[in-house]
Amino acid sequence: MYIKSIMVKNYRNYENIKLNFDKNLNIIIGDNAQGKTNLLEAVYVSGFGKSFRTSKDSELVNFDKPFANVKIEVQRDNGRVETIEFRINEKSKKEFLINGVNITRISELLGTINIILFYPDDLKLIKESPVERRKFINRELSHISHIYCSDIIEYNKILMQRNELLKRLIYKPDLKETIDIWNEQLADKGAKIILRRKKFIDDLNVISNKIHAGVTDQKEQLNIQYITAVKKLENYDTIKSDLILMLNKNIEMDIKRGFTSVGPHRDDMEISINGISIKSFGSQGQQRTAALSLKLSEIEIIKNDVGEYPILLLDDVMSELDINRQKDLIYTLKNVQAIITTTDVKNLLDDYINASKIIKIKNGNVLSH
Ligand SMILES: Nc1ncnc2c1ncn2[C@@H]1O[C@H](COP(=O)(O)OP(=O)(O)OP(=O)(O)O)[C@@H](O)[C@H]1O
Repeated sequence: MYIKSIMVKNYRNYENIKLNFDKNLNIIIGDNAQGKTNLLEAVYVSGFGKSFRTSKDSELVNFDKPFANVKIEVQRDNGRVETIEFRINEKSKKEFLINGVNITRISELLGTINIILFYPDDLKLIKESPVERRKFINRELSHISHIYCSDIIEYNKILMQRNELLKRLIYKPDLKETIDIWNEQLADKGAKIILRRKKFIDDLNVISNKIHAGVTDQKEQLNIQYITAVKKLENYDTIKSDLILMLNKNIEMDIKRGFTSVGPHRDDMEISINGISIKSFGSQGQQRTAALSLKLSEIEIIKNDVGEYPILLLDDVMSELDINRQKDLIYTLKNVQAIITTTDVKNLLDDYINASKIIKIKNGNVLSH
């Protein structure tokens, strides 16, 4: 699958442009603040229904215009061409059309095109707290599994209700009997989530290890391990009973603290290179490459899951990789459409430039492509 073309009207700093993409490499060049990320964002919104930079749709409409409109044409592997279009009207209401037909729910849009974005913020995945890594796991798994997505929503609801009850138990100890109901429900959803995460992280480990070795010329061994308090990870039943056991064991402490101290909402991922934790000891370049390897692994995971390669959006990351890492990356990208932004091609390998469609952007206008 690849994006053939995009039409952008009154979106961010664009007034009216239409451009065609190459089915493989596309490089968007422009100085700072010219609209490179805005263009990637327009593609992203077409796939996910929302921006990765803001939750306010009104910000996506050009300051001087009443509405915005973006339309992309997608070429499928089976030869069919499909269109995805969104409009944001005067009241900041957003609507989506697939092949010209209005959809009523964003969930109908998800999966129409699969996109992987690599954005400078993704370094958080390596550097920051477990929350970022859980967000990554949840986001990736939600893209490939609707069931996982609804299990997470349900789990969080039950967790909130259990936490409410824990807070009330201080004043109303007789309510303690009711906690078993919440433990049972939490452990049921929790076990499903943990089981799915375990498989995802095992797959991610194998694939990202291979990709990372490739991108680092076999010098670095990337390893990803699932960190969870559950010890018996064999199957749904073992995980569920382990969770119930721990929930019961920690009950007094949980009542004192007013929250649930065990479950998938506390899980993490340990990322190491050559056996050393990259969060604490990795160089900036190693952290960046590791984050990129994780993202690139999704290419294979999505391909295995949905049968088509996703589209890769790389925002401002190439120039920060040394020439050897860039060289290895180009081979990893051979099967996918990549749209890459950069301020300058002089840091880019000639192989990239020669194999790419170059799109020059200035002040929301396409100078040449
Ligand atoms: N709603 C909007 N209407 C008009 N202009 C906007 C709107 N939102 C953002 N902009 C403008 O878009 C520009 C930023 O574009 P973008 O983030 O795509 O830059 P970029 O080319 O990726 O730059 P960098 O290389 O610095 O990341 C800014 O000048 C900003 O003022």
